[in-house]
Amino acid sequence: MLAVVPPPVTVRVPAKVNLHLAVGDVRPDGYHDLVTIFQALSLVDEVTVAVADEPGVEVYGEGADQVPTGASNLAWRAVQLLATHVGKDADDPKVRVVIRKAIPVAGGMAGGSADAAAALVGLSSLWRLDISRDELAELAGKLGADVPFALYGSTALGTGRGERIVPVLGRHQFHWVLAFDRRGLSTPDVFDELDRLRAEGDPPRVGAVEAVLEGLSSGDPRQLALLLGNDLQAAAVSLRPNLRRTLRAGVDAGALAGIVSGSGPTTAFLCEDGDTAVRVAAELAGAGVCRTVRVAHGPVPGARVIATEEPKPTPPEVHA
Ligand SMILES: C[C@@](CO)(OP(=O)(O)O)[C@H](O)COP(=O)(O)OP(=O)(O)OC[C@H]1O[C@@H](n2ccc(N)nc2=O)[C@H](O)[C@@H]1O
Ligand SMILES: Nc1ncnc2c1ncn2[C@@H]1O[C@H](COP(=O)(O)OP(=O)(O)O)[C@@H](O)[C@H]1O
Repeated sequence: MLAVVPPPVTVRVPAKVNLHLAVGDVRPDGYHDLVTIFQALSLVDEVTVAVADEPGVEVYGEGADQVPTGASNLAWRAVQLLATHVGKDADDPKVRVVIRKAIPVAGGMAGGSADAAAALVGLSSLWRLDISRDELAELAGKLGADVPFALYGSTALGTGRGERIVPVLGRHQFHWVLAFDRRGLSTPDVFDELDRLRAEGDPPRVGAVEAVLEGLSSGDPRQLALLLGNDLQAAAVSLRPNLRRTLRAGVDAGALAGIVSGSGPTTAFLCEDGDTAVRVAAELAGAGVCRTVRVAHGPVPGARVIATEEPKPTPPEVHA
């Protein structure tokens, strides 16, 4: 009999931007209650999972040298969590994970969370698990507040720590320019800085989420641009004052509005249409206010399998 090794599975998974991010008070568990609107963008990582005798993680691409390849890699933590959930040996799951990154590391675009979500989806296919996306989302929430959204993608309202997801319907595409900063920012540091700013004064707070939902359903980027907001922006700018210049440069280059993405330091600029986004990106790249510029659109779907090679039969084991 032929022993069939299941073919590797590759999953594509999007970055996110928060169109609206309202941060409540710090909770006893150290998290903050959030009301946020996530949008998944066409800036994607690709994660391949394969059966392997030598388990581990390899990382290539954008910021790969800043990503741990050991037990703290979020995709590896996802492998171990799912293995435990389905009764496999979490210490020896016989899986290799290859991550090809395009999402900036520690950029406020949930790249690590995306890789974790991709690993969950990839393994469900590799191990032929009968597991619903909602069950995966339960597990995802244990890995990080942003992980469930990366499973669903599109546009969604997030509450709780950000892990409770409700889809926001809408068929309009929006065009973005993303400016990557020279170094990443730690998410806990940015939340701590917001707590500090709030203890000292009254940093700006975003308005009601309902208006943003209306802006989204109008499909009019001009209307949506007026409503974008992020409570973490003041904290990110306080830790990285150069972001003020970047935000100004994007709008000067012709974007409708610019915001810090999540905890930053990536800045995201909403543009009138795709052609404008390309022009804004070129001008921003020339302004010397950031490391790299990307054009993206959203919403796009969440983590999904893009390639499964044909099974490769391995030679049969011969028993004497
Ligand atoms: C800020 C946001 C906005 O979407 O995104 P990023 O900027 O990181 O991409 C998220 O809330 C980040 O989610 P995620 O990166 O998954 O956070 P986690 O790993 O769960 O938490 C990291 C740390 O951030 C802080 N944290 C996170 C989420 C939350 N609702 N309140 C918090 O205070 C806590 O200090 C926590 O220990
Ligand atoms: N697969 C991964 N990709 C990126 N970062 C990872 C990954 N696994 C663990 N990390 C760690 O998580 C931290 C936050 O990364 P990331 O999710 O990219 O940023 P953010 O939380 O700002 O969206 C990084 O500093 C990195 O050390």
